[in-house]
Amino acid sequence: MSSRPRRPARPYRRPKKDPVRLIAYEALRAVDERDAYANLVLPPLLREARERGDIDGRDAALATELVYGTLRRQGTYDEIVAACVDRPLREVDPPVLDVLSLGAHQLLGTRIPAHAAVSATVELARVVLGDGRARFVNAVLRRIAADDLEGWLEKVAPPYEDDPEEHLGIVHAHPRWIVSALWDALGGGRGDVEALLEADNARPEVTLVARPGRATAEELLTGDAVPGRWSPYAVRLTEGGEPGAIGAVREGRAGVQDEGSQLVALALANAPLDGPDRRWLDGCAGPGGKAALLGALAAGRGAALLAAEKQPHRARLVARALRGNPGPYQVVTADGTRPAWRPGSFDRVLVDVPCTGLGALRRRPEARWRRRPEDLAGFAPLQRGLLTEALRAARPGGVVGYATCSPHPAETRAVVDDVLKHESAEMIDARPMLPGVPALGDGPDIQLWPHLHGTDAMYLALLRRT
Ligand SMILES: C[S@@+](CC[C@H](N)C(=O)[O-])C[C@H]1O[C@@H](n2cnc3c(N)ncnc32)[C@H](O)[C@@H]1O
Repeated sequence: MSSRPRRPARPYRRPKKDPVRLIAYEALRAVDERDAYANLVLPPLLREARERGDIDGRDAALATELVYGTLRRQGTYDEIVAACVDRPLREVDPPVLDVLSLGAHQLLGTRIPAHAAVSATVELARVVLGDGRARFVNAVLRRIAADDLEGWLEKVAPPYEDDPEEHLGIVHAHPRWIVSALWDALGGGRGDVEALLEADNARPEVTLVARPGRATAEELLTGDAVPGRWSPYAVRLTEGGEPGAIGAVREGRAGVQDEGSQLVALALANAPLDGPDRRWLDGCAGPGGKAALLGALAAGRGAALLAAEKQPHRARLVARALRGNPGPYQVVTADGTRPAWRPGSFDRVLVDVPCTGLGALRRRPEARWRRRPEDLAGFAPLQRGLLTEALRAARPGGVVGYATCSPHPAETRAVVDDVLKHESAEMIDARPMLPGVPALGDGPDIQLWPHLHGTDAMYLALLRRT
């Protein structure tokens, strides 16, 4: 038997450390392993790397895109990776899966050339997983690189005609139950829900609020900033920008706030009222974005705001947001379901209740994969309790705003309808409170949408105490 000549061993080469991929990997691990939030773990990693001189602003933008893009499309990349490995995904180590998803995103979701995406990911794998597992990563990525995203979606998603929700879920990277819930809430046909799902996958603009009486939208209109679409106080930073570099933001005269949240505060403030208009309550105020706008609006008409928040650390954020408010206000740590205030003592009340956040999926890339349908039932008693007490806090004729950053009917209309069965109050048409804002729904409550309004999918019902 002739022996085959042995290949000369290649000299060992140390893997190259690429700070952008390492940061992205570290953030993905934290999200996966510790249930961290990408928007909280990533900024300090980027800041430290910049301070060390490892990365510049462009690198930071790339690392952010890699983390957000990978997390947003996690479910879709899982399907594609599963088609390229010969064992069930649950048998692949989570750190290996994170590297594979990061590679899949570079190959299928960015303009990074395929050879660069594969080699950068394999180098990362050599650093964080070792050479043996890097060879596995290399083999899987080469299979993924054999087709583009469209080609893969044809292979891994069922045809729309066979299973519309599953198809849309895989193509637009949303869990099936969320596709179903959003479609129910939105109504309409395939084009409507696809526009919404696509908007959920787009990077949201940074929007500022100029707090009335403290700053003007005009003074924030510098550089790439443009006026908001609907709120007179909103300014959009079209290129993202760094809000912290803006003086008015640092001084608390302006803040970062989605235009949808501004509209909720504005609609409550615009609701007509007979009688006094002196005492306003925000019953779920943390971290204080709406409270700061309400406080400024209240000050403009000589009213005072009480901002209540159950979590002490979040109450401190409310106090910070309200510092410098031009009119009287008070911040209290209090449970809105066991109120410390006298019933019937407020003219306007907002309860922006804890919810699943299905209307803010643009901002929290991992949220859609973490939420479970059971979460709805978990929030339900608290939402009903907070709305009930908000109504009791309002005087007869007073107005209560019930808001969620979720369009899910179980958290919106169902809560309002249930509470109205035992409280003396009636819904009032909220749509005229936002003149000029189109497509608010059939009323009397209003629903904003990312694809129609460019805002989070905020819901608001206005109720008058009878
Ligand atoms: C959706 S957030 C409110 C966001 C806020 N309106 C803003 O614009 O910044 C809901 C808040 O309600 C608080 N919360 C939860 N249960 C509460 C309770 N029983 N009483 C008062 N606040 C509560 C949460 O801690 C959270 O800060």
